[in-house]
Amino acid sequence: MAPSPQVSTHPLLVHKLAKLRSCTTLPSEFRQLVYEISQVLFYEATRDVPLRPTRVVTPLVECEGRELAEKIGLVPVLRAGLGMANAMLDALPEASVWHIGLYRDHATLQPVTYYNKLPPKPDMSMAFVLDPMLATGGSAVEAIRLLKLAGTPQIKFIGLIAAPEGVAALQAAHPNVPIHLAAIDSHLNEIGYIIPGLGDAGDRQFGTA
Ligand SMILES: O=P(O)(O)OC[C@H]1O[C@H](OP(=O)(O)OP(=O)(O)O)[C@H](O)[C@@H]1O
Ligand SMILES: O=c1cc[nH]c(=O)[nH]1
Ligand SMILES: [Mg+2]
Repeated sequence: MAPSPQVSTHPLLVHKLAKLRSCTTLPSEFRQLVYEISQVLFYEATRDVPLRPTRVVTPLVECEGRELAEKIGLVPVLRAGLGMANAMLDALPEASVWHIGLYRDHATLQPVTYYNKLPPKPDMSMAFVLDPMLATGGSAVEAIRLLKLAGTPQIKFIGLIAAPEGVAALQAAHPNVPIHLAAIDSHLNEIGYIIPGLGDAGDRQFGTA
Protein backbone atom coordinates (compact mmCIF):
# COMPACT_ATOMS: atom_id res chain seq x y z
CA MET A 1 0.00 0.00 0.00
CA ALA A 2 1.22 3.53 -0.78
CA PRO A 3 2.32 5.59 2.24
CA SER A 4 0.13 8.58 3.23
CA PRO A 5 1.07 11.88 1.61
CA GLN A 6 3.20 14.17 3.79
CA VAL A 7 1.36 17.47 4.25
CA SER A 8 3.45 20.21 5.84
CA THR A 9 2.02 21.81 8.97
CA HIS A 10 4.76 24.42 9.35
CA PRO A 11 2.98 27.61 10.52
CA LEU A 12 4.96 29.91 8.20
CA LEU A 13 4.09 27.73 5.24
CA VAL A 14 0.39 27.63 6.20
CA HIS A 15 0.44 31.44 6.52
CA LYS A 16 2.04 31.85 3.07
CA LEU A 17 -0.37 29.36 1.51
CA ALA A 18 -3.37 31.56 2.44
CA LYS A 19 -1.73 34.48 0.63
CA LEU A 20 -0.96 32.27 -2.36
CA ARG A 21 -4.61 31.30 -2.70
CA SER A 22 -5.94 34.87 -2.54
CA CYS A 23 -7.27 36.22 -5.84
CA THR A 24 -5.80 39.63 -4.93
CA THR A 25 -2.22 38.27 -4.98
CA LEU A 26 -0.48 39.58 -8.12
CA PRO A 27 1.94 37.46 -10.20
CA SER A 28 5.14 38.94 -8.70
CA GLU A 29 4.06 38.13 -5.13
CA PHE A 30 2.59 34.83 -6.29
CA ARG A 31 5.98 33.78 -7.74
CA GLN A 32 7.75 34.79 -4.53
CA LEU A 33 5.29 32.75 -2.45
CA VAL A 34 5.67 29.70 -4.73
CA TYR A 35 9.43 30.06 -4.24
CA GLU A 36 9.27 30.29 -0.45
CA ILE A 37 6.74 27.49 0.05
CA SER A 38 8.58 25.21 -2.37
CA GLN A 39 11.87 25.65 -0.56
CA VAL A 40 10.32 24.58 2.76
CA LEU A 41 8.76 21.54 1.09
CA PHE A 42 12.09 20.63 -0.51
CA TYR A 43 13.84 20.67 2.86
CA GLU A 44 11.10 18.44 4.28
CA ALA A 45 11.12 16.05 1.30
CA THR A 46 14.90 15.63 1.45
CA ARG A 47 14.98 14.90 5.18
CA ASP A 48 15.79 11.21 4.58
CA VAL A 49 18.43 11.59 1.84
CA PRO A 50 21.46 9.55 2.91
CA LEU A 51 24.79 11.20 3.67
CA ARG A 52 28.33 9.86 3.26
CA PRO A 53 31.58 10.94 4.91
CA THR A 54 33.87 13.42 3.21
CA ARG A 55 37.09 15.17 4.29
CA VAL A 56 37.03 18.96 4.72
CA VAL A 57 39.94 21.30 5.30
CA THR A 58 38.88 24.26 7.42
CA PRO A 59 41.18 27.30 7.81
CA LEU A 60 42.49 25.53 10.98
CA VAL A 61 42.46 21.74 10.58
CA GLU A 62 41.29 18.85 8.43
CA CYS A 63 38.10 17.21 9.72
CA GLU A 64 35.33 14.89 8.69
CA GLY A 65 32.24 16.36 7.04
CA ARG A 66 29.28 14.71 5.39
CA GLU A 67 27.82 15.18 1.92
CA LEU A 68 24.73 13.98 0.05
CA ALA A 69 25.14 10.40 -1.15
CA GLU A 70 22.51 10.79 -3.90
CA LYS A 71 22.69 12.63 -7.22
CA ILE A 72 19.55 14.75 -7.01
CA GLY A 73 17.55 15.64 -10.10
CA LEU A 74 14.74 18.21 -10.25
CA VAL A 75 11.99 17.52 -12.78
CA PRO A 76 9.66 20.52 -13.13
CA VAL A 77 6.50 19.91 -15.13
CA LEU A 78 6.14 22.88 -17.51
CA ARG A 79 4.95 25.46 -17.09
CA ALA A 80 3.79 25.73 -13.53
CA GLY A 81 6.60 23.64 -12.02
CA LEU A 82 9.24 26.16 -13.14
CA GLY A 83 8.88 28.45 -10.12
CA MET A 84 9.29 25.48 -7.81
CA ALA A 85 12.48 24.38 -9.58
CA ASN A 86 14.10 27.81 -9.09
CA ALA A 87 13.56 27.57 -5.34
CA MET A 88 15.01 24.10 -5.10
CA LEU A 89 17.97 24.86 -7.35
CA ASP A 90 18.85 27.77 -5.07
CA ALA A 91 18.68 25.38 -2.08
CA LEU A 92 20.80 22.74 -3.86
CA PRO A 93 22.76 24.33 -6.73
CA GLU A 94 24.44 21.06 -7.72
CA ALA A 95 21.10 19.43 -8.61
CA SER A 96 20.45 18.71 -12.29
CA VAL A 97 17.21 19.92 -13.89
CA TRP A 98 15.24 17.84 -16.40
CA HIS A 99 12.17 19.54 -17.88
CA ILE A 100 9.04 17.70 -18.91
CA GLY A 101 6.41 19.65 -20.88
CA LEU A 102 2.83 18.59 -20.27
CA TYR A 103 -0.45 20.41 -20.44
CA ARG A 104 -3.86 19.19 -19.51
CA ASP A 105 -6.32 19.17 -22.40
CA HIS A 106 -9.22 21.38 -21.28
CA ALA A 107 -11.91 19.15 -22.79
CA THR A 108 -10.67 15.67 -21.88
CA LEU A 109 -8.50 16.60 -18.82
CA GLN A 110 -5.92 14.16 -20.22
CA PRO A 111 -2.22 15.14 -20.16
CA VAL A 112 -0.60 15.99 -23.51
CA THR A 113 3.21 15.72 -23.64
CA TYR A 114 4.91 18.41 -25.74
CA TYR A 115 8.50 18.31 -24.41
CA ASN A 116 10.54 15.34 -23.26
CA LYS A 117 14.29 15.30 -23.79
CA LEU A 118 15.07 12.75 -21.07
CA PRO A 119 18.06 10.71 -22.22
CA PRO A 120 17.94 6.89 -21.92
CA LYS A 121 19.80 7.16 -18.56
CA PRO A 122 19.42 10.57 -16.90
CA ASP A 123 22.32 11.22 -14.52
CA MET A 124 20.42 11.24 -11.21
CA SER A 125 19.78 8.65 -8.53
CA MET A 126 16.85 10.49 -6.92
CA ALA A 127 14.36 12.62 -8.85
CA PHE A 128 11.89 15.15 -7.47
CA VAL A 129 8.93 15.74 -9.78
CA LEU A 130 7.66 19.30 -9.24
CA ASP A 131 4.18 20.52 -10.09
CA PRO A 132 2.18 22.90 -7.89
CA MET A 133 -1.24 21.36 -8.71
CA LEU A 134 -2.23 17.70 -8.39
CA ALA A 135 -5.81 17.83 -9.69
CA THR A 136 -6.99 14.66 -11.49
CA GLY A 137 -3.41 13.41 -11.14
CA GLY A 138 -3.11 12.66 -14.86
CA SER A 139 -0.15 14.99 -15.44
CA ALA A 140 1.87 13.74 -12.44
CA VAL A 141 1.14 10.10 -13.28
CA GLU A 142 2.38 10.66 -16.85
CA ALA A 143 5.51 12.63 -15.82
CA ILE A 144 6.49 9.87 -13.40
CA ARG A 145 5.79 7.19 -16.01
CA LEU A 146 8.23 8.96 -18.37
CA LEU A 147 10.87 9.16 -15.63
CA LYS A 148 10.48 5.48 -14.76
CA LEU A 149 10.79 4.59 -18.48
CA ALA A 150 14.11 6.47 -18.45
CA GLY A 151 15.26 4.24 -15.58
CA THR A 152 15.23 6.71 -12.67
CA PRO A 153 15.69 4.58 -9.53
CA GLN A 154 14.03 6.76 -6.85
CA ILE A 155 11.26 9.30 -7.45
CA LYS A 156 9.38 11.67 -5.14
CA PHE A 157 6.57 14.09 -6.02
CA ILE A 158 6.38 17.59 -4.53
CA GLY A 159 3.26 19.69 -5.07
CA LEU A 160 1.66 22.67 -3.40
CA ILE A 161 -2.07 21.83 -3.48
CA ALA A 162 -3.73 18.50 -4.24
CA ALA A 163 -7.29 17.27 -4.64
CA PRO A 164 -8.07 13.96 -2.91
CA GLU A 165 -8.82 12.57 -6.41
CA GLY A 166 -5.29 13.40 -7.59
CA VAL A 167 -3.65 11.88 -4.52
CA ALA A 168 -5.64 8.65 -5.02
CA ALA A 169 -4.78 8.47 -8.73
CA LEU A 170 -1.07 9.04 -8.10
CA GLN A 171 -0.94 6.51 -5.27
CA ALA A 172 -2.74 3.92 -7.41
CA ALA A 173 -0.47 4.39 -10.43
CA HIS A 174 2.85 4.83 -8.57
CA PRO A 175 2.50 3.48 -5.01
CA ASN A 176 6.28 3.64 -4.48
CA VAL A 177 6.48 7.42 -5.07
CA PRO A 178 6.25 9.46 -1.84
CA ILE A 179 4.05 12.59 -2.09
CA HIS A 180 4.92 15.88 -0.34
CA LEU A 181 2.35 18.69 -0.27
CA ALA A 182 1.43 21.98 1.36
CA ALA A 183 -2.30 21.12 1.39
CA ILE A 184 -4.95 18.61 0.37
CA ASP A 185 -8.12 20.48 -0.55
CA SER A 186 -11.79 19.49 -0.65
CA HIS A 187 -12.56 18.26 -4.19
CA LEU A 188 -12.41 18.92 -7.93
CA ASN A 189 -15.15 20.99 -9.57
CA GLU A 190 -16.96 19.92 -12.74
CA ILE A 191 -14.18 21.26 -14.98
CA GLY A 192 -11.35 19.67 -13.02
CA TYR A 193 -10.21 22.63 -10.91
CA ILE A 194 -9.18 22.15 -7.30
CA ILE A 195 -11.65 23.65 -4.79
CA PRO A 196 -10.83 25.91 -2.98
CA GLY A 197 -7.43 25.78 -4.74
CA LEU A 198 -5.85 28.88 -6.20
CA GLY A 199 -7.00 28.85 -9.82
CA ASP A 200 -4.54 28.10 -12.63
CA ALA A 201 -1.04 27.98 -11.14
CA GLY A 202 0.70 28.56 -14.50
CA ASP A 203 -1.43 31.56 -15.41
CA ARG A 204 -1.06 33.07 -11.95
CA GLN A 205 2.75 32.76 -11.99
CA PHE A 206 3.19 34.11 -15.47
CA GLY A 207 0.35 36.66 -15.70
CA THR A 208 -1.38 34.89 -18.58
CA ALA A 209 -4.92 34.57 -17.18
O1 LIG B 1 -3.64 16.72 -12.20
P1 LIG B 1 -4.08 17.21 -13.51
O2 LIG B 1 -5.56 17.11 -13.71
O3 LIG B 1 -3.32 16.61 -14.65
O4 LIG B 1 -3.84 18.80 -13.53
C1 LIG B 1 -2.67 19.36 -13.07
C2 LIG B 1 -1.92 20.00 -14.18
O5 LIG B 1 -2.60 21.18 -14.62
C3 LIG B 1 -1.71 22.29 -14.55
O6 LIG B 1 -1.00 22.44 -15.72
P2 LIG B 1 -1.67 23.07 -17.05
O7 LIG B 1 -2.27 22.02 -17.90
O8 LIG B 1 -2.57 24.19 -16.65
O9 LIG B 1 -0.41 23.61 -17.82
P3 LIG B 1 0.47 24.92 -17.52
O10 LIG B 1 1.35 24.59 -16.36
O11 LIG B 1 1.24 25.13 -18.77
O12 LIG B 1 -0.46 26.06 -17.21
C4 LIG B 1 -0.81 21.90 -13.40
O13 LIG B 1 0.36 22.66 -13.35
C5 LIG B 1 -0.58 20.43 -13.65
O14 LIG B 1 0.46 20.16 -14.56
O1 LIG C 1 -6.99 23.81 -9.93
C1 LIG C 1 -6.16 23.54 -10.83
C2 LIG C 1 -6.22 22.34 -11.55
C3 LIG C 1 -5.29 22.11 -12.52
N1 LIG C 1 -4.34 23.04 -12.78
C4 LIG C 1 -4.28 24.20 -12.08
O2 LIG C 1 -3.40 25.04 -12.34
N2 LIG C 1 -5.19 24.43 -11.14
MG1 LIG D 1 -2.15 26.01 -16.43
